[in-house]
Amino acid sequence: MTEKGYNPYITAQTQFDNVADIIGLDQSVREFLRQPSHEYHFTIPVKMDDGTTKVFNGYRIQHNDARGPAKGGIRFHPHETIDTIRALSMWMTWKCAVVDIPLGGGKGGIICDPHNLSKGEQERLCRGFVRQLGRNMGPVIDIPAPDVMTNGQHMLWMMDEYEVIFGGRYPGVITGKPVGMGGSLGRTEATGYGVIYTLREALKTLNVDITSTTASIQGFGNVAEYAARLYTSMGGKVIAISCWDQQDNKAYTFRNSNGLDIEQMVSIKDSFGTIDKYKAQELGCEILDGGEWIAQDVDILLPCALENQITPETFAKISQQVKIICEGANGPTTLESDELIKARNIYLVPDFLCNAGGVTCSYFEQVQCNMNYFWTKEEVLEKLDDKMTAAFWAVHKLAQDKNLYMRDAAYVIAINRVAKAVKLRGWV
Ligand SMILES: NC(=O)C1=CN([C@@H]2O[C@H](COP(=O)(O)OP(=O)(O)OC[C@H]3O[C@@H](n4cnc5c(N)ncnc54)[C@H](O)[C@@H]3O)[C@@H](O)[C@H]2O)C=CC1
Ligand SMILES: O=C(O)CCC(=O)C(=O)O
Repeated sequence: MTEKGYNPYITAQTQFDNVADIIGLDQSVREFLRQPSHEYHFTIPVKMDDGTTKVFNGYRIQHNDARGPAKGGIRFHPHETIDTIRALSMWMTWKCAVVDIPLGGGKGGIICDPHNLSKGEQERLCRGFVRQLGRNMGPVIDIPAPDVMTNGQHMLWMMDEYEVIFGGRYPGVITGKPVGMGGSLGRTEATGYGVIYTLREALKTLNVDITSTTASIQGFGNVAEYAARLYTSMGGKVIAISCWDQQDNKAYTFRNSNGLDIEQMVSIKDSFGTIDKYKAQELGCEILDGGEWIAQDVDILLPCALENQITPETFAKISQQVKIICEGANGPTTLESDELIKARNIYLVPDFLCNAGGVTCSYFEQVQCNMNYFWTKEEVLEKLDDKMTAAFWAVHKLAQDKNLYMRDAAYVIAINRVAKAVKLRGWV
């Protein structure tokens, strides 16, 4: 999914190169870490309901597994590209490292639009993905999870296919499974809640009371929904939310300057995170162009949809009131826009720190599956908050001490940890 020529892989590599320069990373380690270690590209033939067979393209990219098995989601998206998945796999390595969990980075995708696939076709697609990748994934190799347009049901079909092929029960092969089927309580909430744990701490550093703040959000899928829920439960007010409307093939922004009722908005969205515009109108929302979410007079922007959304062009619309950007999505900011954020002195909580709650809870899911003993939701969320808060303060402190941009500070911590693992293993 590239926007107007922005290539996320070039973004990810440039971000890495800049920090490799800052920390004086060895040339060999640099060369090793600036690209994925394994890339799988395969075709998945699927019997469609109408009797025809359609062939889909699937990818799984493992960037690095020096600190533990590769870990990261699988996307279903019609415009997914191999370079986006490469970038996402790199960001997963840094994400697991910055929150200090013993996992590496990977990411996968199938080029498809699940809006146009029946349940049966989706199941056969999931099973086909595992049939192609099976020997190169697994609890000690590479563990997928849900991401854009994939969910717990998809994960369960994948786990089941893996278990059929390898003959046994392997709940650690995949995370984000439904609760009761090896899933962890709190995984659904984890990414969005993690975003707000880091926002809560960022507001502390600025001495701003969350109850006095307003926010605008891009996206209303898994990440955005739970971010909005926790933020409003802490007293913040969400003024605007934007989402993609598949029928109209465009995005809309839904605004209520007095604050949107998040539970009501959740009740009128579908499983893909699309808000019903007719019902939203009945609820008194103004309906604006999709790009308007970024132009609102709010204190906080929460990009929680896709990459490449904060470009120099859209940055120009950001209100002077904005104090914080928390990147719920992966890679929402282009390289040029990072310079603009720095110049405007907006506090940035960078993606691979901000949205690390999901993978952290996935790690907890694996730990619970290994024990075959499952924690209460309170226990999971408490551990999640501890991990996210500790990671946030480590990055914030380094940024302060070394006068670094928050994204660079997060990279310094993550790259140093991964480089150490690579060297200790004697790989480079
Ligand atoms: N689900 C997870 O646990 C994690 C997800 N992420 C990242 O967070 C982002 C969102 O992921 P999910 O919430 O899981 O996906 P999702 O598929 O549940 O929701 C995506 C949302 O983005 C909206 N959207 C798509 N294109 C848009 C556009 N042009 N303008 C406005 N809205 C648009 C969709 O309508 C939907 O509401 C992605 O970048 C993903 O990689 C990061 C960490 C973990
Ligand atoms: O839960 C996971 O393993 C991965 C989540 C993910 O894909 C991400 O953080 O971008």
